[in-house]
Amino acid sequence: MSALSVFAPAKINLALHVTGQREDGYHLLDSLVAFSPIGDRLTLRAAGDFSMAVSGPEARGVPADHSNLVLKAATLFAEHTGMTGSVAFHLEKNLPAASGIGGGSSDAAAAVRGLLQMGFGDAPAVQARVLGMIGGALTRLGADIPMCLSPVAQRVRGVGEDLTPIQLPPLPCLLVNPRVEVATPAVFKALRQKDNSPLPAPPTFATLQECIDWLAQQRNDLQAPAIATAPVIATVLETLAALPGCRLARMSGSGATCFALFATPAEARAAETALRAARPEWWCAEGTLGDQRAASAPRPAFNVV
Ligand SMILES: C[C@](O)(CO)[C@H](O)COP(=O)(O)OP(=O)(O)OC[C@H]1O[C@@H](n2ccc(N)nc2=O)[C@H](O)[C@@H]1O
Ligand SMILES: Nc1ncnc2c1ncn2[C@@H]1O[C@H](COP(=O)(O)OP(=O)(O)OP(=O)(O)O)[C@@H](O)[C@H]1O
Repeated sequence: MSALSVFAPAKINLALHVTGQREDGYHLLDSLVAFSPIGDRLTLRAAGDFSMAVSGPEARGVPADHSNLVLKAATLFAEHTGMTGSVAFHLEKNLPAASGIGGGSSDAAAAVRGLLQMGFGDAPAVQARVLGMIGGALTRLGADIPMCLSPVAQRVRGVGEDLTPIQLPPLPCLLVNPRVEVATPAVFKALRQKDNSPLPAPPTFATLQECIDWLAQQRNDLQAPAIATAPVIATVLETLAALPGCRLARMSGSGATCFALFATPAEARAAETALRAARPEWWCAEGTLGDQRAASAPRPAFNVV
């Protein structure tokens, strides 16, 4: 295969409990994540050297050099697999950067998926080595990368490497970013209490409303420190909660993107239209959260969970 296009969906932390801190400073998490049909698109083309180009509505400020997480992940992949050959990457950036929905991590995971898909990892031994990278090099590169390798709903523990798939109903969702970049380390630093309670075991949800009711009892422990860093997040949450049909409004990751859940896609779409009119300066995108594996690559070559 000489060229391939891979979807890099937005990752949403439906709940994010911080349960401790390791000696190296990294925080222990217990999070429920799901993936959106909104995302970036990464194209890979066989080439003489590794290279990177970035375009799209959210490309501004995203590095197109070796500091891009796509090239960093590809370099790690090559080091660990001994892959011969190189790839020219083109990234269409649709997700705002530094926004708590895993943009860079999802792009990096798409690079790994794409390299495997292009045949650089056909041998089972290579896939085993890539799986070995999850607990180590890939998590150090970006704690959100392992969960983005297989974009399905998961419970995520450890610092981001301990993954358990979970069944969730499709969740009609509106994502909103107030166009404020939030630095993840600053938010973790501002978190006062590190040893919060873990998630209770997620039950099997019979209905969407049961799922939303359960999520409403959980938390994002980074929400308060993120609001202290960027007070506009509180305004976003109030605005979302007041939208007709909103069943739950919460922040994702370390912010500033927040999400609202609705009973139907039509209600989520109507909310997006209303919000675009009221807040044209905010980024917003409606889409039902669900299994994004089929959209992520032509065939599900590599299922981590
Ligand atoms: C907040 C989350 O988005 C939840 O999914 C992630 O934990 C953050 O994932 P990420 O953006 O990929 O974060 P990284 O780029 O790996 O880490 C940025 C910084 O966040 C802090 N960090 C990150 C993950 C973690 N479990 N504990 C941390 O304390 C560390 O200071 C780290 O240097
Ligand atoms: N492919 C990429 N897309 C976006 N940012 C990138 C990328 N590669 C490197 N970066 C750098 O990483 C920084 C963090 O961006 P990213 O979109 O990964 O945000 P994030 O909020 O840390 O995501 P999350 O916390 O949800 O994982 C950006 O400021 C940018 O300079």
